[in-house]
Amino acid sequence: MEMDYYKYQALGNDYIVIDPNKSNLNVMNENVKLLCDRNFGIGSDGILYGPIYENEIIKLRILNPDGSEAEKSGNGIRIFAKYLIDSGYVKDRAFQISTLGGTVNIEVLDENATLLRVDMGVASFLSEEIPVNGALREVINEKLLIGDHEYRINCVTVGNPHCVILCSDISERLAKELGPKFESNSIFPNRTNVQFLKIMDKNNIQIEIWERGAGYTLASGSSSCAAASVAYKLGLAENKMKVHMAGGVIEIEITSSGHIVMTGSVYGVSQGFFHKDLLKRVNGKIDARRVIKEKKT
Ligand SMILES: N[C@@H](CCC[C@H](N)C(=O)O)C(=O)O
Repeated sequence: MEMDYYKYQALGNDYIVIDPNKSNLNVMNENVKLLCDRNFGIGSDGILYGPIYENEIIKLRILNPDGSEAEKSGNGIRIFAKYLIDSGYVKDRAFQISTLGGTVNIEVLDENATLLRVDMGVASFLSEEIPVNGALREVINEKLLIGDHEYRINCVTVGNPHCVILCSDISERLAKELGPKFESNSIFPNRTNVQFLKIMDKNNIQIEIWERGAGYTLASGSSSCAAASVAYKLGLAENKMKVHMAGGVIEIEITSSGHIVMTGSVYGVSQGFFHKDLLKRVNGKIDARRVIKEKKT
């Protein structure tokens, strides 16, 4: 039976999948905010909108809970890949998904598609590409003043923007206190995702995450790729490492050609229909099929 929505989580980073082939909900700003709200809506760290087919390419749109659109999401891509398999759109064990931040290659590693490997592409530290304001440069170990405290930032894009700060101690509190100040700093014209990074050893790093447009999250795939790329670039880690987060562990390998390969789990949570009261509250187009059903009863 076709549902209005599907919910999945990857290491506690949870997403609602809205399939435009099954629901004609308009994923406009206010609707996204309401659906992602943990008290007034379903609750999630974002919405995955797709599949959208263009010339047989499977496209995915990624919406943050504040209604903004993200170029890429590592956990979002693994979740959406599992949705494509669960729903019968994809039968192959290897396929591609296209996002605003580039096309990625996915490999399914187990029978139930709960373990997936994704080639997330190549990282860039170039200010123009991330983007970071100012002269063209690699933004590595650069000073940034926040309040009266000077921090050292390392910025990178893996399709979406990230700012990594090396710390000797990290905590949820630190991420919640400082994250928003980095996210919206005027040097980031598109805002940024923020990772507080602690090096455990050459093959293990730990991060606390503040996501652009989402806030504190238990895990993030693109943040894992960004933090691993910075740790590797600074010579603080080898090319294979585990990224430890509050919600669990993602494995990252940086290949000899610079590709970041991410391996991590993903699980289904629920699927269902929007209550008629929620449907009344979402602005814009709603699912005509549902309204007709409701009128009959
Ligand atoms: N949770 C995601 C990242 C989602 C997008 C991010 N908030 C942004 O705005 O770039 C991940 O797993 O990568």
